[in-house]
Amino acid sequence: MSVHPLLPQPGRCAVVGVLNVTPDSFSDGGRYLDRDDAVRHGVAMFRRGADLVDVGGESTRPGADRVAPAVEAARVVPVIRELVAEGVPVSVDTMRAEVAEAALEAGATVVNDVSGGLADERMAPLVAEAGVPWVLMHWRGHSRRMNDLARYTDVVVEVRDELRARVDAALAAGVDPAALVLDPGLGFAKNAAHNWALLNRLDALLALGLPVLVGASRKRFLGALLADADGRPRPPDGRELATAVVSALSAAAGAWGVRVHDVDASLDAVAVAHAWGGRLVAS
Ligand SMILES: Nc1nc2ncc(COP(=O)(O)O)nc2c(=O)[nH]1
Repeated sequence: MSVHPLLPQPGRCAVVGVLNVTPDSFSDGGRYLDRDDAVRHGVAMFRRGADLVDVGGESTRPGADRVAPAVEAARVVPVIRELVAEGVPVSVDTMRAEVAEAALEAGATVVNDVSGGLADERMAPLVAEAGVPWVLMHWRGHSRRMNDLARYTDVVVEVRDELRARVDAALAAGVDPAALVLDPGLGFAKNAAHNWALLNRLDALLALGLPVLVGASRKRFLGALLADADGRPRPPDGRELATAVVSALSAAAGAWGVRVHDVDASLDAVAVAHAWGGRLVAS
């Protein structure tokens, strides 16, 4: 599988650091709304080894209100511009072509689209024209933005087939197949059983022949797995170890990358997975 030259190719599972410049993201909302705080955190993640920093300006958590495109752009563009000036490779987490375009102009080199191109028909031609990598994440029902669970008969087969359809649409728009990365969209209108089935069958997505990105970091299904004796879910800041274990298992399964908040833990986890698999990660 050839990987786009603008995609990090660290010789191991890539670690993508999450930088949500939002007031309401589910686990870090508001911590990096201030531009200087956001830039400081993005630079720190890169210096600690993150291969890419994913900058988002609109929360995708269930029930979150949409923000106006101008607000989303105003949040991410200045942060992206300063991160790029510091030498940090950046992806923009947006469903909007106009925000992606502004982010690319500011120096972002990857578009991360949680709607897989469904939210904005201008995204595919923009990405094709710009010649940049495009993460196609699966989110059936993105338009409703609610987390009302989608109905699946076989979530693995259906997510694989729906992602394949997104790939076909991207190629039809002239996007370079080497630019595409797939993502199962864990937790996006999917329940815990759906998420675990998709992780268990990552091979089915990898069989499409494209890099796969896994975004499990701190998500609700990990909290449910680690609930206490009274059934209270583990809070987000207590999900880092489970996240790192998912990173190790994703790396072992052949994922191209993992999208995480705590890059240190996942860098260690990925190094262990590669050593275990006989591929020591160059320190
Ligand atoms: N490609 C990709 N992008 C994403 N963006 C946001 C969130 C929501 O989580 P956050 O609020 O912690 O960013 N999850 C994903 C994901 O799983 N994959």
